Amino acid sequence: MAKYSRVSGSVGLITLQNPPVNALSAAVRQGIVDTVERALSDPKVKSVVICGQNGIFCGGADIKEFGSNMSGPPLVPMIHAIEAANKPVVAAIEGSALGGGLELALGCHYRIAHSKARLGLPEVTLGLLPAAGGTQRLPRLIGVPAALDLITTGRHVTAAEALQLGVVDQVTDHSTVDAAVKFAQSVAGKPLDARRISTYPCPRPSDLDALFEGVMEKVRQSARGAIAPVACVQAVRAAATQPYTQGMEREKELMATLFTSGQARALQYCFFAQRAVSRWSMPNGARWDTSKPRPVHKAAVIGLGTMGRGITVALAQTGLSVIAVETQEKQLMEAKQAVSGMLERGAKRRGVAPALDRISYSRDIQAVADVDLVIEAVFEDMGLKKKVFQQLASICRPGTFLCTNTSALDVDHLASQTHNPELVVGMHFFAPAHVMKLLEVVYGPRSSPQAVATAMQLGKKMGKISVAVGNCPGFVGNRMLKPYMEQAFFLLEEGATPELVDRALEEFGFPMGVFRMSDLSGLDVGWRVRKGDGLSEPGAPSGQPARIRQGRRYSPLGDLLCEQGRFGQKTGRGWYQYNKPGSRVARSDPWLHSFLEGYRARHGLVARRIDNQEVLERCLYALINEGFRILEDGIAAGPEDIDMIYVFGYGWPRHRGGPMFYAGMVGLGKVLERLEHYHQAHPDVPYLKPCSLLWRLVASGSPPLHKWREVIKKLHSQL
Ligand SMILES: CCCCCCCCCCCCCC(=O)CC(=O)SCCNC(=O)CCNC(=O)[C@H](O)C(C)(C)COP(=O)(O)OP(=O)(O)OC[C@H]1O[C@@H](n2cnc3c(N)ncnc32)[C@H](O)[C@@H]1OP(=O)(O)O
Ligand SMILES: NC(=O)C1=CN([C@@H]2O[C@H](COP(=O)(O)OP(=O)(O)OC[C@H]3O[C@@H](n4cnc5c(N)ncnc54)[C@H](O)[C@@H]3O)[C@@H](O)[C@H]2O)C=CC1
Repeated sequence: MAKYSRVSGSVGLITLQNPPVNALSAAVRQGIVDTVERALSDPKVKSVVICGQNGIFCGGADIKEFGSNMSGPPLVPMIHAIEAANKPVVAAIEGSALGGGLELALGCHYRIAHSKARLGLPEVTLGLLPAAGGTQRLPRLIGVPAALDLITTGRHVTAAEALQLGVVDQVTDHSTVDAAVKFAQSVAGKPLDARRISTYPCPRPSDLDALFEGVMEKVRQSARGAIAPVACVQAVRAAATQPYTQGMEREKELMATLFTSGQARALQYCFFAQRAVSRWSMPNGARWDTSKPRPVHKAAVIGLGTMGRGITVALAQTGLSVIAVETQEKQLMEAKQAVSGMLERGAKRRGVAPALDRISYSRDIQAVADVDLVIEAVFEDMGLKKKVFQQLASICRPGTFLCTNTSALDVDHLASQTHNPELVVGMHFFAPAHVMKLLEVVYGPRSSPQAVATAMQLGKKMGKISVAVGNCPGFVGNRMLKPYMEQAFFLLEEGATPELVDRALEEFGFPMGVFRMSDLSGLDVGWRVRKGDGLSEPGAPSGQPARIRQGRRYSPLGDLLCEQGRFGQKTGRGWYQYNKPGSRVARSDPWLHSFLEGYRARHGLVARRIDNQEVLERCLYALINEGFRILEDGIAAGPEDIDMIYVFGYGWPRHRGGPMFYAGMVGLGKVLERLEHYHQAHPDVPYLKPCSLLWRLVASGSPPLHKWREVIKKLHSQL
């Protein structure tokens, strides 16, 4: 809807009304068409102001409408009619002007923004391009390079930057609507020809071809297979090389391809899923909207290794006081330096003062006595962690939340070391903890809803996408990683190379294949876990065949590399070789290839040709199958939780929506059929056996993802 009123005698004021972000739904578009017509035909009205209610101009097209039959007046002619008006139209921009919202403002003759407003064309992040003239007007207004930057990245700019770029004409610290009305009165009756952006010639840089080639190359590299950024460049190129009307045709044509693409569906799904995961629930019925978090002002971090340092930085940057505890003197000194460096670099980037004085360091755990919440990040060793939790239980004041950053250990077992197990949850950050957006909040059977709500709220304050998950080995993310990595190892045994496997996964869209990633994080990490689980010993645990453990197929390849001291980047050798320890450039290693040949010969394995399709199907479907088991077990409340964990924590390409969404896109029937096929070929690999939820979903006609919860509920009620 749009409300119309006449203010100050001669200004028609149009207010967009569609909470919460005044998205351009069919009703809003109809409202704009009607009210603009009314203002233009009223002889008393000399100029017009368009604003949005509740302090936000407009969040763009209504994304929820995209999947449905789009009715109502189309945006492009609506914006043209505003631009062609014979009375000045001023956009009063508060809060956000994004996507179609900014395109609407670009159709106005003037734009006045509040100093706190943010503007942008984020369509590319939804798999689209700004198809209401954004790709044609913006370069005409601010030049090709700046428009390319905004349109291909989708980044939001501040009002100050928008003013500097020339997107807005004026910025105010006061009431934007008052300023716009005053401004509208001052320009009433003035000629408008020079204010219609579509009539501007597009500035043509002299090195146009080189510019577009360079941008296209950069965009293709960072897009990892996403098609929208490429289409954005093509549309801006049309603005730079063709008259406006033809440019608009090109914009429309490119949008038509994107609009119906699977990538757009995936990215729009991610937009809503990212928001949906904050509405968490637990199997016992506790929910986000009925559980009250407690405020956290002061927190402690125990253990200042890789993770503890990043967590300390993230907490301090959020404005909390932090007590950072590390027992080893040398580690403590190094940590102080590293934390200060990270804070200083972050503060410089954000143009603020570094939060150095929010942190106090100690070697004595007694220092945490009066904090609201503790995050333990000592070595992944259950014995040590138990001891730390016992100490915390006796040191901390009653009511302190005790959290662990363990990547896979039993949170409930740690809770049982304390007097108040209900105050214990996992807060599983991802490395580097001050950068990575994901936080798994792990609840045990005894965690209170308040503890979960507090951890979820703290995560949100830290800028994380926080996902609440149940307690099981590896929780959601690392649990699903196990079958994925296992398949990658088996593929090497059967004839693949790390290069072949990684290439297939990187072409799929992962920033790094499984072997490059494991070189980066360190092969010794998994080795320690496998040793702890009794799976790995030099020469295989006694009485076990080399490639069987606990009655199932096992690949000792990773263990064998570790026995050779090949821990990945840190030792300069792993699945690849590196110039020196710590170097990041992976090179193919002839030693590794002959090692694999020797290994196969020793075990009577005949190498066969393995193609990309097999790599993707075996690695990804095994991972997806475990995702279905996680849903079946109630560890994740819904597929969105799993998908956001993979998108934000594991580099799953966002334009493929996350593993569970991807399974739906491929077709659940096909995933089931391929898993069955591979399980028949490898009956000793239980991870390839399709799980009952997948069978059930296929039997129920492969319902769309938003209906899976109903099937899961039915499955649970029958157990
Ligand atoms: C054969 C086919 C031919 C095809 C031709 C097709 C031609 C079609 C032409 C159409 C041309 C249209 C071009 C166009 O206009 C494209 C767009 O505008 S796409 C939308 C671009 N806008 C955005 O991406 C902005 C998205 N929103 C945000 O970034 C933030 O929400 C915002 C900064 C505005 C506010 O942030 P915050 O205060 O943190 O609130 P939330 O993010 O939590 O949002 C609150 C609530 O609102 C929902 N929401 C937000 N934006 C939208 C939206 N644009 N549409 C619908 N809903 C929106 C959001 O989901 C939250 O609700 P939940 O219930 O929590 O999910
Ligand atoms: N490294 C990673 O990528 C991730 C690790 N994790 C988990 O985070 C935890 C920590 O891992 P990292 O930081 O990698 O380990 P790390 O080995 O880098 O650091 C552990 C630190 O804890 C200190 N420490 C040991 N006992 C202590 C005690 N009693 N009191 C205070 N400090 C003590 C050690 O001196 C060391 O500095 C582990 O549980 C790990 O599984 C979770 C997510 C990712």
